[in-house]
Amino acid sequence: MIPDDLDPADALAHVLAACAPLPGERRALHAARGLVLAETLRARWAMPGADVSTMDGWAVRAADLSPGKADAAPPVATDLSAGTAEVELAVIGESAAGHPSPAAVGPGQAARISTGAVLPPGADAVVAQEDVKRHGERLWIDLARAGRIGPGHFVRRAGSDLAAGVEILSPGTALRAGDLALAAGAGHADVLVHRPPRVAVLCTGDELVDIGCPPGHGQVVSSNGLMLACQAEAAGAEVRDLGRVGDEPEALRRALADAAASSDVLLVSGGISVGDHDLVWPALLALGAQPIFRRVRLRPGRPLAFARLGDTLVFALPGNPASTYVGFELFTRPALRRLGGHLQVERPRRRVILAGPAEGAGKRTHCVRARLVDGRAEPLPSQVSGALTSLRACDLLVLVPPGPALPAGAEAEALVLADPGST
Ligand SMILES: Nc1nc2c(c(=O)[nH]1)N[C@H]1C(S)=C(S)[C@@H](COP(=O)(O)OP(=O)(O)OC[C@H]3O[C@@H](n4cnc5c(N)ncnc54)[C@H](O)[C@@H]3O)O[C@H]1N2
Ligand code: MOO
Repeated sequence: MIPDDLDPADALAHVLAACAPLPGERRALHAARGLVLAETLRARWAMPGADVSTMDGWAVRAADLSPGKADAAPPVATDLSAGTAEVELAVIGESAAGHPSPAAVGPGQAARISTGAVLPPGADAVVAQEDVKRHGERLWIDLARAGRIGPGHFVRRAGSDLAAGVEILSPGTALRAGDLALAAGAGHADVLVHRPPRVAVLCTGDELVDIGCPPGHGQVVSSNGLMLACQAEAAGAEVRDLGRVGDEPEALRRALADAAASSDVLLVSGGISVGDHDLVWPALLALGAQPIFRRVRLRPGRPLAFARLGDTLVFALPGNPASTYVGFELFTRPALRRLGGHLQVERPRRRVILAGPAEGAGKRTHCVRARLVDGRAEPLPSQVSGALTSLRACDLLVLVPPGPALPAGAEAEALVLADPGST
């Protein structure tokens, strides 16, 4: 017996049981954003590699700035007119970023230094240039200010960010811009990541016309392929949109077999209900597919089937646009995320307060499309599964449990659709 009419949670359990992370492959850092690390990365060297300045200014010996405390302190000049005392230092050279100075800073001396430049030997602190008066090769630093400058002032110590050999990124990390920069800085040019799933998308139905073609009587624009491709790409897959095939058994079988041959996951839209022209399920069975489940107690998206054809996982999604969309979000997206090696495979869930009533769907969970307005879930005006407008500006899928409608003000669980910043 093929499992049929499953509770959505049971259907998801079947889906996830059929998916394991795809094997690792090496990718250049530039081609790894959004992919999931399949190895532990360690720093190949310390960062920073030397003591460096955090300001443009002067590399000094901190002891020179506390004349009362150090024997070798330089002279203190007193500006009687201004009533201030100042430390006087001699300029001896420069350390610029990328051009470390080999010359040591001795007692009573200072070297020009730029942000990110290595401290010259002998120097252990930096004075910002705004805090210094300079005339030719002499510098003066206000004594009260100088006294507050100790060793390490405006210095990033060698290894203070990372010591050589420490773990910087662990397996399962979905690589974002900052992670990739860290890997690069710590000595890596490529990384072992889980191969992203290859997804093929195929739409079925004699009534379909291509995007950009005005539909004739009884025809509709095939918008599901585009939608599924966008959803699959957002889930991290590499997608091929194979366009559409008509309701003719032989052509459909050939298209399904070809699509499955070179993909990890095949998404089929339409033709999965029980009408005389709903040919997808018989075609899959004729090709030798192993059924995993046939339908889900969900609205929209009930006649959703899941099977294995050779090594390819097949989601036969109902053709109504909202059914396709919801079926993908609830079942296909977690599958693609699991295959891609993500640890977090489901959309985040949150409790929401309804800004308007949300219909129930009898024995089925009703997946109500809603916008987030002032922190509340406002169900979109149309909840018809054939209505594309029910997907316009959709932020949340509110899960209304089987049973009666929920009134405005009621609390419900929702899947949050907005992608958290993915860079
Ligand atoms: N006797 C029954 N009839 C139906 C049942 C049922 O249980 N018993 N279930 C209904 C439910 S629920 C759904 S959902 C639909 C699913 O039908 P199919 O998957 O067979 O989808 P189609 O009939 O091919 O198309 C439905 C609808 O969607 C439009 N469509 C199809 N493909 C696309 C596309 N690529 N882009 C945009 N729109 C598309 C199509 O024109 C139809 O209007 O079955 C019910 N029937
Ligand atoms: O499941 Mo269908 O998607 O209710 O219209």
